[in-house]
Amino acid sequence: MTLDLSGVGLVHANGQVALQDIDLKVAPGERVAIIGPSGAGKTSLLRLLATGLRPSAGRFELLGVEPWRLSAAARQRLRARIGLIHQAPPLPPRQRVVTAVLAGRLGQWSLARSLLNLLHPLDSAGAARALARLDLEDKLFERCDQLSGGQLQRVGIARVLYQEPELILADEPVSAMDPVLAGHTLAVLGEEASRRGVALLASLHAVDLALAHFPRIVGVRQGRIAFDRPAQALAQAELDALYANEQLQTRPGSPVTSPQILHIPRC
Ligand SMILES: Nc1ncnc2c1ncn2[C@@H]1O[C@H](COP(=O)(O)OP(=O)(O)OP(=O)(O)O)[C@@H](O)[C@H]1O
Repeated sequence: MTLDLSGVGLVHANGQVALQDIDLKVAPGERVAIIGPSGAGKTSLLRLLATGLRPSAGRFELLGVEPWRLSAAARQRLRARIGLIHQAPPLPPRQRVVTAVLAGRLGQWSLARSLLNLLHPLDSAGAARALARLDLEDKLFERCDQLSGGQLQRVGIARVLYQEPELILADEPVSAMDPVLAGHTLAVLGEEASRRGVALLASLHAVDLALAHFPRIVGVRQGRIAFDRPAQALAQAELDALYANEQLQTRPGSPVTSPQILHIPRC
């Protein structure tokens, strides 16, 4: 199993309970979308899976090992095997796109090679190939602070394509892209995961994109898994219940006056 969680809980440092009783198994090559309303715990779950946050309860296995039983150095080596795609990639503004993409392999390179790469990009052709898959090769030598939000997201994704990790975790990877580009980018990510037989988990707000690009859908609500189903088997009622917003329905003066739950369109 790429991921194996049983009874996992997460409490943030301020005492906020973010995840409870999470049971989740993901095999190599599986493509899983994580959906759910704002504040449900999607980002917390992805950060936990990436070992950025330590579970407060339960058992968590990643790539065949229990990360929190490893030494800090071994956990750092484990992290280098995971590709993490952020909604807003934390790239230094003055960095060139080529350097940002090549940084995907820093965890695999020696210190000397990494330093040399900062002075002079060691594999511009490899970075260009990763960018070309996302229709962004013309930005190879641009500075990151000269890109749009959607272009920056694609640089973050190109970096992970270049990294060739054993697991891809993506937090709202296409939120700043137009629908056509978002669909294309998710298709590229899906192809990459299938071709290399690695698991891909992505949180998405766009339910139609989740259903179109991911065979398995995990719905998260109030820190718990509400459902975990093949996309084909998901009922509209389950989606409606996932996104039902009691606060909006009961707040005085809210435009949502009907007691009915929100209707989420399916593609
Ligand atoms: N660093 C943090 N410290 C304290 N509480 C946090 C932290 N990050 C998230 N939370 C809380 O944990 C809960 C889950 O938040 P999370 O960001 O995981 O939700 P989400 O489903 O990703 O939301 P969104 O779709 O709005 O991004 C929320 O109640 C949030 O306020």
